[in-house]
Amino acid sequence: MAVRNDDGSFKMRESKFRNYIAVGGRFPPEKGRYHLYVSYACPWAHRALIVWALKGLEDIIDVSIANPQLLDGWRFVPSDRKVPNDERDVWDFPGATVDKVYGTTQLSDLYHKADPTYDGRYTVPVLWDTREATIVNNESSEVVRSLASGFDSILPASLPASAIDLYPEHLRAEIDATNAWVHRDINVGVYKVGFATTQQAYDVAIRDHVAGMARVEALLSDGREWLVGGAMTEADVRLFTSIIRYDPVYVVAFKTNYGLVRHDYPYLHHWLKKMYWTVPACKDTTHWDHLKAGYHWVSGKIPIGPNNNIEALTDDEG
Ligand SMILES: N[C@@H](CCC(=O)N[C@@H](CS)C(=O)NCC(=O)O)C(=O)O
Repeated sequence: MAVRNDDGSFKMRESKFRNYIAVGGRFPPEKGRYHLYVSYACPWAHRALIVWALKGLEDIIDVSIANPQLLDGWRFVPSDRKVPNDERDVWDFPGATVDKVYGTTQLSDLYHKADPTYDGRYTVPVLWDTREATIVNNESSEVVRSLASGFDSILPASLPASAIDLYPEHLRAEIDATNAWVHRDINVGVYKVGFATTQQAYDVAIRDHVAGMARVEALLSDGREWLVGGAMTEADVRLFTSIIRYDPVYVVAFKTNYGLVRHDYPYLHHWLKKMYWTVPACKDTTHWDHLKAGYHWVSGKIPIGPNNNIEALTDDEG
């Protein structure tokens, strides 16, 4: 599943389908035409879900939710259905759905429907086009851009969501620069720590990752409410899906236990709680049972902690 360099360090592979939703393009915005395949466990898919919810795209794009147990690839198996003749210990997951478009079980079938010669990884998120029966895009950073602005022309102007701009023109350079190091040291950084197969690879990965956590904490400590500019942007969404998993998942499953967000990064902690508790698109797309199981099921047990997956905002924070 994970690809590694010769020295035991984790390597991220490139996504293959890289198109965008755009008026006048091959994939124009259209209600009911596109479908989003995700897992609630996955931080990359979570980005797409947050933007989908923020932009009020629920009536325009339907979503299928994979079972969080990545047995031999993502599967669309709701809790009340078992795969025939599957002897494995398949766990129940309320919230998982069938593939609402084709009823296929394996995500890989969709990749092969889009391209019979496909030989890459079968990852979520997938933005699917039901018209051409193909994948528009399977790279979350780009799916997020399509969802954030590609459907604006068909969003009712009366919806406040139509005015949300997660990638404002004047902040693009700063957002891109922030995304770059957050991606390297935090989003992928935790995977480099978790998937390192040698002490040496771990030592390098954890050092870089801890430096990234310190960098984001220092940034937020100047009193700013959001990472870039005066409102929530794509940079916040991309950081959120890693930080929401930090204490409940990464600290244990990936051995990123140098610090806990709630204990060692007060500014980051405040930012996290504010996003979770005050932005419904963040809270409503965070499914603790799926995201904990998604990482921990391999060990056969889901750890009990932390006591609260997320702490409450205090009165003076709220
Ligand atoms: N670069 C991709 C990465 C997505 C990704 O790695 N997703 C993981 C889940 S968190 C996945 O689907 N893994 C399945 C596999 O590798 O078999 C993106 O950002 O969309």
